[in-house]
Amino acid sequence: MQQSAEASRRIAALSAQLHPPGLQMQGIPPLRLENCRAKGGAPGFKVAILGAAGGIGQPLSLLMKMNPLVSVLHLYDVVNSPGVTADVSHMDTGAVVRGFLGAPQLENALTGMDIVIIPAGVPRKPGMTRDDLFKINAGIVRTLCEGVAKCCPNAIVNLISNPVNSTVPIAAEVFKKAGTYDPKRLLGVTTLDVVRANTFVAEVLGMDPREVDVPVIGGHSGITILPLLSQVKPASSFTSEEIDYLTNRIQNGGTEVVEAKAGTGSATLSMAYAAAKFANSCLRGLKGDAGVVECAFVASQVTELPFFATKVRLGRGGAEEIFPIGPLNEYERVGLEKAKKELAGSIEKGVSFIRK
Ligand SMILES: NC(=O)C1=CN([C@@H]2O[C@H](COP(=O)(O)OP(=O)(O)OC[C@H]3O[C@@H](n4cnc5c(N)ncnc54)[C@H](O)[C@@H]3O)[C@@H](O)[C@H]2O)C=CC1
Ligand SMILES: O=C([O-])CC(=O)C(=O)O
Repeated sequence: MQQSAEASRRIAALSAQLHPPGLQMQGIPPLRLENCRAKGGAPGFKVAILGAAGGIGQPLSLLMKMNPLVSVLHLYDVVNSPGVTADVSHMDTGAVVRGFLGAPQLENALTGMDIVIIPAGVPRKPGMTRDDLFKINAGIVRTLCEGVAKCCPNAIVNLISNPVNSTVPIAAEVFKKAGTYDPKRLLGVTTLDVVRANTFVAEVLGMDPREVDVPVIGGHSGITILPLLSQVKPASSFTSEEIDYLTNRIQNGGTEVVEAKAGTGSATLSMAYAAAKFANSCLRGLKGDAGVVECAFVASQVTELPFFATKVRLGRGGAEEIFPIGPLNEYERVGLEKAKKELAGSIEKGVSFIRK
């Protein structure tokens, strides 16, 4: 039977996946596609991780491979993605894993994706601020988001690369330029701040962290990270000493890890956990689950700033509802004013990186 050029191309691509380079090097003979009984992956969503070979990317790839809502997992990096892909692909979970290496393969990595998670970029060393990463990471985020605009303009983007307060505005400008911007589908990941806040507050209250819910608003660096201890669930009261301790510990959680790692990087394992938790909520929203709520740094009208982190409701279209800040006490009102001042500069820096 005569095959169309397109069918031949697809069979060649699938055969290459069934016979990855690692096997070829060992001299293991290829499995002929027509003899393969595999029916393909489980039903679900297609997820790409950009920066999949990094400190966050590797454990995040593992966790996403374990997510039953994921049918296809694309792992992209500029180094080492074939190794990570071969490794993760041996897990006997439903998602089909494919690896992509280097800029020429970015478009294939992105085509058809429902969610794109971006932990690509350099991490901090002791003594650096997240803003010190702007020089390198701004360009990385720009390039990757240009790829998203071209190849999967309807995907939901979970942006992890720091400084989040500036990289999210950069991504928005890239999408605006490309004519694909939908503010509901661009989400800066601040889940680690909430994860830390739940942990530290639970410690002080002597509770199980899974039973504690601390809203964290503002942004993702230093004083822009604003935990709302007056809104903790279950309702709890804190001494002023506890409030100072908890606010400082949550705002400086990232620095605590950077210093403990002493030059070898920043939070990777807790971040992979937080990113997987957030992506799972995005997937549940896409699936149509009701009442899925997370904090995220998004385009917002809850303050005078164009971007701000608050609780959002995740649905089929991304952040479908943005919740207001709610009532604040005096301590939080002062914190909010300081946070907004710093955030304004970081947002402007991101916007002008693209508009310049
Ligand atoms: N939003 C948040 O809460 C958090 C954000 N981060 C940020 O996440 C980023 C990554 O951190 P780590 O994984 O620890 O760093 P890492 O250096 O271990 O990994 C980064 C990966 O990105 C890859 N990469 C670099 N340029 C790329 C490009 N153009 N395309 C695709 N991949 C590229 C590298 O090859 C590397 O594998 C950093 O910017 C860090 O500050 C870290 C922790 C928490
Ligand atoms: O502190 C850093 O550089 C990494 C980060 O964003 C965090 O751990 O919250």
